[in-house]
Amino acid sequence: MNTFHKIGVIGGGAWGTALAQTVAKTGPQVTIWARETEVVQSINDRCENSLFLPGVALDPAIHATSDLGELASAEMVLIVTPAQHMRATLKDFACHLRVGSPLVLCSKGIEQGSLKLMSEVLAETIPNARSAVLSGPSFAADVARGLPTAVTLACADRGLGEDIIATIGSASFRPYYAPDVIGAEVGGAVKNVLAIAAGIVDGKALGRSAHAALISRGFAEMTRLGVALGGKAETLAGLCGLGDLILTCSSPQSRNMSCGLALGRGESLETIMVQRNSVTEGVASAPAVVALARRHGVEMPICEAVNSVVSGAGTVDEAIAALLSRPFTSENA
Ligand SMILES: NC(=O)C1=CN([C@@H]2O[C@H](COP(=O)(O)OP(=O)(O)OC[C@H]3O[C@@H](n4cnc5c(N)ncnc54)[C@H](O)[C@@H]3O)[C@@H](O)[C@H]2O)C=CC1
Ligand SMILES: O=C(CO)COP(=O)(O)O
Repeated sequence: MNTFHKIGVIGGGAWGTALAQTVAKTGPQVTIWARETEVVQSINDRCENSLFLPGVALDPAIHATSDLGELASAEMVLIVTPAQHMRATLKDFACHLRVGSPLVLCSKGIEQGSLKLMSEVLAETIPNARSAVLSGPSFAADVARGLPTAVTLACADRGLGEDIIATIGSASFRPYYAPDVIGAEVGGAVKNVLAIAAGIVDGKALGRSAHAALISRGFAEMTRLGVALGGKAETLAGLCGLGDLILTCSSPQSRNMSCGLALGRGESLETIMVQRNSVTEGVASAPAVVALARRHGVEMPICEAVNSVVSGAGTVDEAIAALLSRPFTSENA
């Protein structure tokens, strides 16, 4: 049963479009705001997002707009803008938010400079907004095609979390409730950085054993940071942490992993970025993850290695050598 009947989606990239598609299927009226007029036209005229999600036939009932004011009557709004643009987008939308309508943060990243999680950015830009975080292993193309997917819906208010799940959940798109917003956000942000490392492992042909070690030690890093920030280890062991880490580190369909693959094969970051029109959140979040870890005295050597590569401070080979020369230590340290 749908609790919310008019849904707004802010962000016409692949993920915003896939979420609009899966929500529209369950019944509510969906309006998607996109920054690019060509995306608005493509969705309204041809039922396709030819720029960010080509080849997927969208529900004709989905309406796209360039005007945030058209979301003023939305009973719930999904925020699906890249993390580094979250603050500006929320500021633009604040005056249009219907009183009491919850916001569901669907982006995965940490803001550079401020080192804030998306929920903290929201608290600063729209104080006292009702909110939740949606995160977990879910490629936009899979969700848009209706393939089975399970994700975490994290919300401090269980009743609100259940209402959101009742609205967006379906047989194929299955949100699991969790109370731990911080854990969900840290999982989504850190897995993107680690997926770049996993791609480098494959690009350098370091083997499946190294790949498994990377996921396992990366998960330890993610959990340490999540717990230091007030999240729960059990959340990180779920869909939004380990689940998404496994997905993103295992498929070149991931923009983060494919970026790492290309880095491992010797391409420069500049060349990789010029070739894509999609977001690679791990590149943007790596400096923030590392700075947060240092602030909290948390050891994150794999994330440090990725940051050294994407910031240009060191080469891929230097980063690998640094990791392999670390002193032996206890597995649970
Ligand atoms: N694509 C996927 O499979 C999934 C993506 N996400 C997350 O969703 C968020 C959005 O990613 P995608 O939809 O994949 O993006 P995308 O890579 O498909 O599209 C790029 C998006 O960035 C926006 N953009 C570019 N410059 C901007 C600016 N200056 N201000 C505001 N927006 C700007 C574009 O309008 C477009 O919506 C990211 O945080 C990503 O981690 C989460 C789960 C799955
Ligand atoms: O978050 C995602 C899958 O859960 C998408 O990953 P990429 O951004 O690396 O493509």
